[in-house]
Amino acid sequence: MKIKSVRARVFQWKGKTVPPQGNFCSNAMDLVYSNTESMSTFRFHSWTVVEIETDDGIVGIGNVALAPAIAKAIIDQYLTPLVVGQDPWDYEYLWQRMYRATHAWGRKGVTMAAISAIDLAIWDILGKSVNKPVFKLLGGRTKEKIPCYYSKLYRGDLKEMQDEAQKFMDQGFTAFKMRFGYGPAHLQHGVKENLKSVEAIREVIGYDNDLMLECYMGWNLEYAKRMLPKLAKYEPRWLEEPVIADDIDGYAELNAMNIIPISGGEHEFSLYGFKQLLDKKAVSVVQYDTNRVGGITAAHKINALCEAYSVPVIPHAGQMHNYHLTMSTLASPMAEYFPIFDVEVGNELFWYIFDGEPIADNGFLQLRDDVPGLGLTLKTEYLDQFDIIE
Ligand SMILES: O=C(O)C(=O)C[C@@H](O)CO
Ligand SMILES: [Mg+2]
Repeated sequence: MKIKSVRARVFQWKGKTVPPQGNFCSNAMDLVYSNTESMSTFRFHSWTVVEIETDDGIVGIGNVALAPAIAKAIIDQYLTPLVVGQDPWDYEYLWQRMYRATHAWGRKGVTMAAISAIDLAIWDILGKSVNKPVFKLLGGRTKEKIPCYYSKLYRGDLKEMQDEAQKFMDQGFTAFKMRFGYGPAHLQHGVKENLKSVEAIREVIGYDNDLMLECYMGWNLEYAKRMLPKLAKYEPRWLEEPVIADDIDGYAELNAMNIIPISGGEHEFSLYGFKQLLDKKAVSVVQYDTNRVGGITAAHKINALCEAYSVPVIPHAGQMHNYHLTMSTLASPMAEYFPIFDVEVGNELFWYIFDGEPIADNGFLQLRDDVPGLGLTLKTEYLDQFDIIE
């Protein structure tokens, strides 16, 4: 079997969107002087879909959501020539070809996301070619079903956040991730608002359910050090990305305080990046995203590393490409789950592009044993709501 062609298309959403609301999520731009754009940097309204076809007619599907137009250009100009004509079963060789050919300017960020998309499509082909779901090629089923946590609760009106938490608790979720709206730039007022929001959610979900807290890199070390003791009484399962992804020593310092487990990794890349995080004990929960970290070829190796370090892997974003990794390793106890909503931040956009994503049932996800590959197809229902760039 040989790879015949690679097609990368950007799906740019042009349909209805829910407008941004106030300080809905702290983020790295919050700390930049004279920043009026902070919240508008925080949108993911396009996606790159990669289809790889083999000479025997199998089509594998991959995707990348980081800087989709740039990812497409990297795939078209640099990666496609490296994989066309090659055997997809040589996936490690192909991964190294892509990684090393782009190494001088790639390594992390959008280049690795582009490599991930190709790798995902390759694994989809492998599963389809032997009529097995991808998780069966990675170690098989380690769980009857996958526990997942509800991930939305953007900062808005507190009563509305409470209603949202209640609604999804009623649907059987037992773990919830909420977003902070405020950081150092908002001074003591922001500290109070942040604490109020955690208190409001705990009021609804109680202490028998898990609560995770998301900073999305919007804090700094000094602020995070002040916040940790104040948040401890709310017993969060973790505090996520308190500082920017490059401040690995900052993560390590916060994690060493042993007040709240620190999580991160959704903006880290490759086996080497995660070895560094683990060696420095920077995170207590690893959150790679398979469509950024280097695809399944890289994520599978990182799972093994995390198993050896006894650090749980709870991948960023959920989605099918991550669920196959979670299903196939004991290192991964749980998945994230972005619920189906109108298009807002864009975390929900994949529901409008793909069919086949599992829907949470009572806080659990199931992968089917009888669907080969990754199990996704392209949805036709919303095609007229996208500009599609070839
Ligand atoms: O789900 C997460 O962990 C993210 O960081 C998503 C991002 O949109 C921030 O909420
Ligand atoms: Mg996150």
